[in-house]
Amino acid sequence: MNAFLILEDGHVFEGKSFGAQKEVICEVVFNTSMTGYLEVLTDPSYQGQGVVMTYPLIGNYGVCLEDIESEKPWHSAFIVREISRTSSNFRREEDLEDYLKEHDIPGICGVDTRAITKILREHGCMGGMITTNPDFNLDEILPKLKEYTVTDAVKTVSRTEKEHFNGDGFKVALLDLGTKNNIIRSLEKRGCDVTVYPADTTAEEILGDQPDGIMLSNGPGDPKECVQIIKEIKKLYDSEVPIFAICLGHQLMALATGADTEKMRWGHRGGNHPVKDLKSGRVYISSQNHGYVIKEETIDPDVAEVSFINVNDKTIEGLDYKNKNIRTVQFHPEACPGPQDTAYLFDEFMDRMKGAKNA
Ligand SMILES: NC(=O)CC[C@H](N)C(=O)O
Repeated sequence: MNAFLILEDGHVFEGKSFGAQKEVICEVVFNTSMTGYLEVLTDPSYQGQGVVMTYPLIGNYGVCLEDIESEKPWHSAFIVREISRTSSNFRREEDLEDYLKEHDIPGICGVDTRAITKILREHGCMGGMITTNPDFNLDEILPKLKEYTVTDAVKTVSRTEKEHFNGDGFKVALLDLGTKNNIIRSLEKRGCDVTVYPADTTAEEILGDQPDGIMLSNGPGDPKECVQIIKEIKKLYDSEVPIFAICLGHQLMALATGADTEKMRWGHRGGNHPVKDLKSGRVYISSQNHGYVIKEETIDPDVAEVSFINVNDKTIEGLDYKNKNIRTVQFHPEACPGPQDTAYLFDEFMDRMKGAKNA
């Protein structure tokens, strides 16, 4: 069956429908990862978004459920050049198309994803619609696409119950803003005893459990939507507990301490973003997925200093907080998908917790 991708600027792409057959409105973004489509699909930070994969063949190694980064895929739609009709891998459990059907996610294939990506790079990310109805009326649809924004993002993806993962090492509190499993795995691998808290947990409850360290996870949506969470994070900042924050967590810590964020034109989504550690001068290749960024001029130099920048566009990729045991990064040291160059930041977090305990 034919399907259409309609962009808010009036571009229409015709392709074939796969996965669920339903009409959705979403924010259309692109991802340049060459592998790891399942990790991309199950990263909760994509909630409300339709993702264009620039890599031309998707689904060729099927669905390996060991690789999922949360309980289910969160995309509104999946947009690919070619969906592999057969899949082969020794860990494969099913075909990607069936997996998307089970989770009611519509896909469109047979569209020129490079052309779409070029449009998004020119115009910035846009509202879009996927539909199988050929009788669409652009005059009615385009205003709806223009006003689309992702809302209630963190609330939609966060756990509603506390979850505990036993370990005999440091006691880590992880605030689930839409966490990827590999943040939990990375802590477990280092022996940590991890408690994952729903996003609406108060700082008092978290601090009352006396963690050795706190992690703020990645997550979807506009960071400024998280008004109450930001207030709780300010209280965590005021405590002396070591903190490590990733992506949305990094943005929320900045907002909690007086800095501001803004929407990027097309964001960073992929597995090959170079970031530079400003202290050592060393460049790491990082995994990224974000559409917002901290505005450099709003950072109070008495509060935080920039630790990493993106080599491509010089945007802020990390902050170290002054007189605090707090490091935050915009990129994804937990990878999945993507390079693991910056996994050492988890080891560094262990060292910071150790230092705080011995102090
Ligand atoms: N991966 C994330 O945590 C993304 C953070 C935020 N939703 C953004 O798009 O910038």
